[in-house]
Amino acid sequence: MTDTMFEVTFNYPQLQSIGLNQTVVNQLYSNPVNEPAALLRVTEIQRDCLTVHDGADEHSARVLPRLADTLHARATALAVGDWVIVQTNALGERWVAQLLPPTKHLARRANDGRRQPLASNVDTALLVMGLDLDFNPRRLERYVAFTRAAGITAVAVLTKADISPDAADKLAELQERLPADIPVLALNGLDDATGQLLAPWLGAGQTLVLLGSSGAGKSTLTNTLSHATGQATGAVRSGDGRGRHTTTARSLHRLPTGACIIDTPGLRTWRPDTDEAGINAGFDDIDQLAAHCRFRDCQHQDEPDCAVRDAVAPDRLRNYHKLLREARRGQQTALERKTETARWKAIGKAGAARAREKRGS
Ligand SMILES: Nc1nc2c(ncn2[C@@H]2O[C@H](COP(=O)(O)OP(=O)(O)OP(=O)(O)O)[C@@H](O)[C@H]2O)c(=O)[nH]1
Ligand SMILES: [Zn+2]
Repeated sequence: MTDTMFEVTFNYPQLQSIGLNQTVVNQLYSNPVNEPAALLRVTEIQRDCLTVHDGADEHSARVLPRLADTLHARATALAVGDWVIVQTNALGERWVAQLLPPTKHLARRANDGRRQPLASNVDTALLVMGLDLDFNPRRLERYVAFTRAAGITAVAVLTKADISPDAADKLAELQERLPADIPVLALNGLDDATGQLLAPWLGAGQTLVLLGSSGAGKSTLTNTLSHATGQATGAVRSGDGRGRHTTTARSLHRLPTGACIIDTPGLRTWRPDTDEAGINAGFDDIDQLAAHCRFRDCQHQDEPDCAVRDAVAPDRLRNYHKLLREARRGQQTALERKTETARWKAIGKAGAARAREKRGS
């Protein structure tokens, strides 16, 4: 089986500039490929084709129906940042034949239970929030919970420090509120010095994703980082006359430091693809305090002797409960809901009446 892997050609130094690293190469060697093909990275997804990059140039490609079926059956899809195996046919058309399973992966749950991947193979999420009217600790907490649940390093980036008179207070407030191991930075996204501040997360082969609401300063940050740190480079994707309206706004940019950055549109309606354990990971102070509640199954609502309620700020606790409810709802897939409905229908009238009572509670 091993000899078939040599069918995949890849130029390591060239692909490194688009984020190839050792972990991905390991993936490549554990996913045998049977036909001559190339390793490329997905930098943009359009409605019926996608853009892939070989570290030097970008190309348009389409997904082989076989792979599309497989992904559909697994209730997932390709995302920006994915590494894919691409075949080129006699006509010079590129077809994506295989997906290397992404190591880290940000996804949301659609209402039908399907996963909508936002970005793949991400090392660090920059949680971008303006110190102006955009400032909202709850929203940031929400982003922290999602990224941590995905095993991705979270860094809180507070922009517009230069125009916010109370920047220091807000910075202190967040440092106090968020888990201790999350760096919180206040900066001016327009200032070249920002590149230096973020340098620890921008090393070669690193992939970052920007999360934050519209106007938070994500594009500004991407621009500054693209220019401030050295030679002029910037977007992987250059104007090519394709209609902008057919693309999602999600795309991957290269930084001069050798890192890649994935910009996302504002994620107002982002429902987490995570479970209770994931939410708890983002609120580890609550998790630890819960050991001191009187009841082992304390929900930290109105139980007596609740250690959490005594110590955690009410607003943070409310946000925690809200995210937990969402995660529980998300855990129930469409199929489970269907099965459940069918089961309820099958039981007799009396049972159904009882069930209605139960669900109505
Ligand atoms: N003074 C100052 N202005 C900033 C800073 N960051 C962003 N801005 C300004 O805020 C506005 C919005 O910034 P964008 O970078 O477009 O915001 P975005 O997050 O990309 O927004 P979407 O593209 O809608 O998702 C622009 O006018 C920026 O110039 C900052 O740190 N300081
Ligand atoms: Zn409690």
